[in-house]
Amino acid sequence: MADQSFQVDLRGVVDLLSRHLYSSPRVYLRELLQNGVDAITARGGGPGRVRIETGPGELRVHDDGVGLTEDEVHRLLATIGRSSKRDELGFARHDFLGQFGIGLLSAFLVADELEVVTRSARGGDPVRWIGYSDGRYRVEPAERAEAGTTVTLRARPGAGELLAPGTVADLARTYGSLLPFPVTVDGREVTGGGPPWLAAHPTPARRRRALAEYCRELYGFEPYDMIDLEVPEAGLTGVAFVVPQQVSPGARGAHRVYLKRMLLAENVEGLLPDWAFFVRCVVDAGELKPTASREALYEDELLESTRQALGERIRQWLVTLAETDPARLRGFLRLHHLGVKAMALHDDEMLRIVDRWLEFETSAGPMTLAEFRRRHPDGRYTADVDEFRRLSAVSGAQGVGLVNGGYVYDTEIIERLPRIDPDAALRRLDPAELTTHFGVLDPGTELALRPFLAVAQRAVESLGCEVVVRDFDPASLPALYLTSRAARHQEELEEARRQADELWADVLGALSRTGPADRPQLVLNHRNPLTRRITALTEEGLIEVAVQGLYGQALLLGRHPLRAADTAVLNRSFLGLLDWAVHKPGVAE
Ligand SMILES: Nc1ncnc2c1ncn2[C@@H]1O[C@H](COP(=O)(O)OP(=O)(O)OP(=O)(O)O)[C@@H](O)[C@H]1O
Repeated sequence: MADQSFQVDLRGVVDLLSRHLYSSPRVYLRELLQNGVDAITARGGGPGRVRIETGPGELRVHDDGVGLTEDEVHRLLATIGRSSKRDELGFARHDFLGQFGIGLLSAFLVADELEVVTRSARGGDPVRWIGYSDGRYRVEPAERAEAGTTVTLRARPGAGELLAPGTVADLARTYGSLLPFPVTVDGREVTGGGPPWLAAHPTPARRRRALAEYCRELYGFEPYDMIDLEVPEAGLTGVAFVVPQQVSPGARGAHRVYLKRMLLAENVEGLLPDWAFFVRCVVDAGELKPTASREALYEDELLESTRQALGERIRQWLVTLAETDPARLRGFLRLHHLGVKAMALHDDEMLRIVDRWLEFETSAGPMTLAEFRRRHPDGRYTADVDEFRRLSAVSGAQGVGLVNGGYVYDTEIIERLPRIDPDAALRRLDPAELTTHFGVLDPGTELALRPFLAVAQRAVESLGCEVVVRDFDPASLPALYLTSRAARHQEELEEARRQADELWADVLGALSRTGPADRPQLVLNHRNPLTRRITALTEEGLIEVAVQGLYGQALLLGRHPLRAADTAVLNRSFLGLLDWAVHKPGVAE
């Protein structure tokens, strides 16, 4: 039996395109415009033009391009997926916008009937082709004096709005305003002077003003700065506008991309590295490829290297700013420090900028890391905001400089510092080491406190902490709860064991027995007047509630999580102290 050919259900294909390929039926105009442009390119020579005319329920697109012979009409228009814009090997020829051979079908998104009258510039008689959305078509002789093509669409019921004069003018301007030859809609030209960033201006200042105006029109903001972009191997030119307000780093960078002067889309992703979220670009590229929907960039090696080149350009802008205009750089950093920090994780030059220009929170107030290292050669950092809050006053008062590395990227940045300066290593603070900075009491006082300490220890024994008395600044702090990292781990194990079933409790129990018991400490401050009065108490019951009160207060102050047992002790001590206060001699019953 002879081989048969596939049959295509055109309605099914159009339905597929409209639901899954194109984001909106508005693309029909882009495809028609693009075919006109390609036909003009294929003809070569003199400047061509595309004329679009609207009429009641009808749209005509005329071009004075290369046209089609009758033979080509059968071969190209009536075969889905066939295109004249590929070479013998099937590769898209790079001077054309089209490549897939499906664009014309998009006319069926808005029309049931499509008419093409064409005359080839290479000779032959003019022909008329009429295609219907159900897949039928016919070809007949036609009249046409000049080479070129006229495509006529008759609006499908309900699609009239998409073919209305205002809509068509808008669409033509959106997609085609940068095209290098005239495009008119009902006689009005929608094309202008080409890409604004390539336009000539009498002075650089005038150019800046014109581009700022362009940015306002496009994006609605006054750019903080602008960066000219150029990547020759991608045939790319354009401009990046620095956004003048904070941008969430999670926001996908969306850029306006033209390919060969036709708009690809207004929100193209993947053009820049993710870290460059603080700019909005407008670019025109001749060599980058679209996806079949022609609404996104096709991810290939060229796009990858273009992305890198554009990232390098933006990085260079920052480095130059640091060298030439520090005040402007500081202003930029106030807005976009997150982006810059993200860059610094991969880039030593950016790390240097962060080190020199970005202020961090430290125990001695806000300052740059470079300044902090100069003042505190033996400084420390914390990787946790709460830990910083808890310890900065104490460590600061003790002369141990502390940087808050608890915000996004900060710890990684601090840990990367030795890459740019081998002496720049900051050590992470282990709270346990702070106790060594606490002044030890003189032996006499120490001895006198023994009985007190024994009672105090009993009061918090069941809570798993150890009471010590030290002499430290700031004197206003009565007590401090210190957990070393090892102790914290131990606590978490204990907590897990309390909640786990028997099998796991055994496993966790075995874990927690390894290593020396490194218990959290309740450090009472002998320099604090209240604490000193408490250490002088003799009544055991009162010592217990007072120490438990200090314990609870230290937990709250340090924002430590409260366990059930802690809350119970806190309540008991509060009520005990209250009870003691109202029963004190001199208070009337
Ligand atoms: N205005 C026109 N003038 C001359 N030839 C045209 C015109 N419109 C369409 N054609 C011919 O019809 C073929 C199919 O057009 P169609 O728009 O479907 O696909 P394409 O432009 O080749 O690729 P794509 O699907 O990427 O747009 C084109 O390759 C071209 O040869």
